[in-house]
Amino acid sequence: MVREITTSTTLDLGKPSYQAKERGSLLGNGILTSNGAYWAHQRKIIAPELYMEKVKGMTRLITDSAITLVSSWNGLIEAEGGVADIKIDNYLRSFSGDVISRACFGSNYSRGEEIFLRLRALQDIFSKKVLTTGIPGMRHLPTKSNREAWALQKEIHTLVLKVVKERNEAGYEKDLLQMVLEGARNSDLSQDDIDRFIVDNCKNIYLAGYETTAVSAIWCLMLLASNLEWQDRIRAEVVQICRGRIPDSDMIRKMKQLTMVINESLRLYPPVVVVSREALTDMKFGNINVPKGVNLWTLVTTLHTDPEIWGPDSYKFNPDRFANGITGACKLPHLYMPFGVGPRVCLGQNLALVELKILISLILSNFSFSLSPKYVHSPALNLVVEPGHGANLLVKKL
Ligand code: HEM
Repeated sequence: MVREITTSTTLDLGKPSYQAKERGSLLGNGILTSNGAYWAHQRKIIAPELYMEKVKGMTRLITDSAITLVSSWNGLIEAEGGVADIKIDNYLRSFSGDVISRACFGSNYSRGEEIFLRLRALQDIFSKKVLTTGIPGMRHLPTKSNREAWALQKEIHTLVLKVVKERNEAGYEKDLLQMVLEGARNSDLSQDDIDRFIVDNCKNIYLAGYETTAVSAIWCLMLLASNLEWQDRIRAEVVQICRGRIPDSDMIRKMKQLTMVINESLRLYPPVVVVSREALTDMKFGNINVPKGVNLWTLVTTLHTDPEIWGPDSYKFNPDRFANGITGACKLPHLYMPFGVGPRVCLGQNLALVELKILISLILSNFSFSLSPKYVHSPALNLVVEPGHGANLLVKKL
């Protein structure tokens, strides 16, 4: 998720420059793309809802979504007579989409899924365009894909506002949507801008948290499928901690080796490969003069695999390097940045890590798995880095 280049640097609250936004934009003016006071306002509203204490309260909804995935894999294995060759990608996307729908929309989550289905279609259109179209003004032309994108944008806008209306009639609920609603009402925006604020932030939270978490889980399972010794090690840890129970937040806190594997997987395959910053004024960066408006890109994969930082085995899967945490793993810990860095660091990292731990521990306590002969290793950069041909695993019930 490369932050879009924005022109809005010093927005006053109450006067967001929506008119400056182009109608083809995927993200609108939500937290991912805004700057200045307007961004700070959004971050203040959304951040507390994703603190660890709040995420602990989501454990149940995460386990419910993970159990749905485990049940569907059980069904496939039964139908295949003991071992199933499963293309895992869509199952993990459904899992992460389900979690984020429930976290955002509470009891309206099935309506959330309708919205997210359209967002996914919109994201597909944009991922095909994002690194290929550099022709100025192209996004304003009524091409087939632009027209599809505009229609989807309109449907998403209408559907989100429908949920908001239902919510207003049904009463209070404590979920992310509610916080965004209250945040919008507590500012002095016009009704139109309130609507845009709500729609844009629902879109942003979903787009920030859906694909990233699903792809992290896919890479992690792929690495465990090709490193069976580690798969056995973590399964032993999970079995010993859970003792047949569904994992809860206390249990996952104790899963040290699973944390090491997730850290290592996010090091080798960070879904977001570029962390970008726009210079808001003319500035000097080392010896380089950076004019206002220029975007600086940090290449995360390059930092994560530099032998100078990680040692000579920097390209190898070696979770033991994280045995003493991130500071023990590399010379310059601030250069490990799967969730970005500084004041704009990912707000959803607690949620993402809890999701990954619950899902992977449930998969490990139900199945053993190895790479399928169908798997072709081909990381591809779309909006995030994902397996270019999907990930097939041979999965067996334990
Ligand atoms: C493993 C999964 C995830 C990864 C790898 C990831 C990675 C990132 C990265 C690299 C950034 C940019 C940070 C920067 O520029 O310094 C970011 C921003 C953000 N992420 Fe995540 N993310 C993940 C999951 C989530 C989830 C589950 C949510 C929410 C439900 C979320 C919400 C956000 C938000 C709101 C921002 C924008 C923060 C701001 O600009 O103030 N992320 N994420």
